[in-house]
Parts: sequence; C-alpha cells; structure tokens
Amino acid sequence: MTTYKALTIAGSDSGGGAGIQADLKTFQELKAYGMSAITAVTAQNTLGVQDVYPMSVAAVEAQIDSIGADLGADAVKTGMLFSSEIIEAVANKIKQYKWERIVVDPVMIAKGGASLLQQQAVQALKDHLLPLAMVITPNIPEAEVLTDMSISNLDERMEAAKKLHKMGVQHVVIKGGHGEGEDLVDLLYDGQEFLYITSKRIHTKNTHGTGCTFAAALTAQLAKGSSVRQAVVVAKDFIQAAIEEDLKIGNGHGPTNHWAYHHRQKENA
Ligand SMILES: Nc1ncnc2c1ncn2[C@@H]1O[C@H](COP(=O)(O)OP(=O)(O)OP(=O)(O)O)[C@@H](O)[C@H]1O
Ligand SMILES: Cc1ncc(COP(=O)(O)O)c(N)n1
Repeated sequence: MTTYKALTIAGSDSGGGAGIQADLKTFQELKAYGMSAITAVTAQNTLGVQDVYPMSVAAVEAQIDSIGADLGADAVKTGMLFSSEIIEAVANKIKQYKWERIVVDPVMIAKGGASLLQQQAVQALKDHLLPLAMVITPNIPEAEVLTDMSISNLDERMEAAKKLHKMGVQHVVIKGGHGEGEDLVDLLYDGQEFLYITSKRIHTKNTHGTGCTFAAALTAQLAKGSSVRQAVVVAKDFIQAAIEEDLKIGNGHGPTNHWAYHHRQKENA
C-alpha cells in the first residue's frame, strides 16, 4: 500500500476548528498522512482570536527541513503565514525541496476580524508564493486584496481569476462563501476554462475554519494523485458535509464537523 503524504504550513488554532488542526483532521479523514510546520501559535476559540504568537523564521525553516530531509511530501498546503519574512522562507524551502503540488490558501483575516497576515506581507505573497502555486483558494475579500479590484458579481470574479492566473498561479478557486444569495458558487479557472461548483447555502453560524478545511481536502486529494478538477469536487463535498453536520460547540462561530464526510461515505457503502 502506498502512503500519500500531505504537509500543512500554517498557524495553530487552539480551538481546533481552523489552521493546522483543521488541516490535519481533514488529511486523516481523507487518508493522507498529515505533517505540519507551524508558522504561528494563536490563542483562539469560537469567539475569536485572543492572541497571536508568530514563530521565528528559523523555527519555521527547521520544521520544514525535518520533513524535507526525511519524509518528503506529495502535496503541500500553506495557510496563515503572518509575515513577509515567513512567506519568503517558505517559498525558498518549497523550491529547495522541489515540491510541486502546492495549494496556497491566502489566509488574511479571521472571521472575528483578527489579522492573520501583516498588511505589508501581501506583496511578498504575490512575488514569492503565487508563482509556485498549483492552486490558490482565496475567498472573495482575499481575491479583492490580491487583485486590487472590487468583486460584486460573477463577471468580476471571473476577471479576478484571470488576473490571479496571470500572476503565475496554475489554477484559481475563488470561493463563494462570502457571496450573497441562496446559491453558493465556487469558481475554478485553469487558464482556459471556468468550472462552477454550486451548492445551496447552509444557514448556520458554525462556519469557523471552512476555508482551511476546504483547502486541506483539496491538498489531500492532490497528494493522492487527483487532478485539480477532481480534487475541487471532493473538497466541496467534504466541506458541504462538514457544515451540514456541524457540531454545535462553543459560544461563537463553531467549527465544522471533520468526520461528517467519511461518516456519510461509510453509510452509503
Ligand atoms: N454557508 C455555507 N453553506 C455552504 N457552503 C459554504 C458556506 N460557507 C462556506 N461554504 C463553502 O465553504 C468553503 C469555504 O468558503 P468561504 O468563502 O467561506 O471561505 P473562507 O472565507 O476562506 O473560509 P473561512 O470563513 O474559513 O475564512 C467553500 O467551498 C464554500 O462554498
Ligand atoms: C490559525 C488560523 N488559520 C486560519 C484561520 C482562518 O479561518 P477562519 O476564517 O475560518 O476563522 C484561523 N482562524 N486561524
């Protein structure tokens, strides 16, 4: 049996709904071996982010080296990177280890408004990381910051996807969670065609970590050798199940249910 390995380079969420914790849970549920390099420790729960403790660049590099020198990775996801120094270091390590299946989730602001990326680091993201990305998964506000345009309809979202592709990203997924209306559309662009992945909006406040979980599911599928298109479809099913069967814990925006997808698969088998 081949073991497929997925690495997440991201921030730790003590509440377990987003960040490294969401990524590792998702990798496990999709049968990819999960590994992590922590860029920052957040004190966080369903009510918000209480504190952020960034790691040193040396600590981030050392974690990635430990993995690169021994285990290797079939796919890599980046999440909260916090500073331009960490972004540059991560980009250099990705190049050093010749990792190619890279999913960049350009995390900027947590649901409660806390900043998870310093403003001056946006340029570093564009210069160093986007050209290495096999897939980038911004939500609408993140796509607006990266493209410097405002997005209020699907045409503008398509234009933003084209702009991001021009920045060197191979595939762009602009997620629709922040859009309006009952129908929710995630848009995939591969440089030639657009694919619309639609679902009904679920009315719940328990959406903490949806972006992380979606990108982690995508990364697990890429680690196992899926095409980007197939991986996006599985990731969408994974997050849909995780939001539908939310856990109702905590007093704020609760986490999604990372075992719901696997549970459904078993029930349907
Ligand atoms: N209310 C919802 N109902 C159904 N699907 C949703 C809902 N909210 C988000 N999603 C799905 O979850 C995934 C993440 O989307 P979203 O746009 O919320 O990303 P995000 O803002 O990065 O997430 P986060 O809120 O974790 O930062 C997408 O696939 C989106 O379609
Ligand atoms: C460590 C970390 N990484 C990412 C997010 C974004 O997730 P969300 O927007 O769902 O809160 C987060 N809150 N914390």
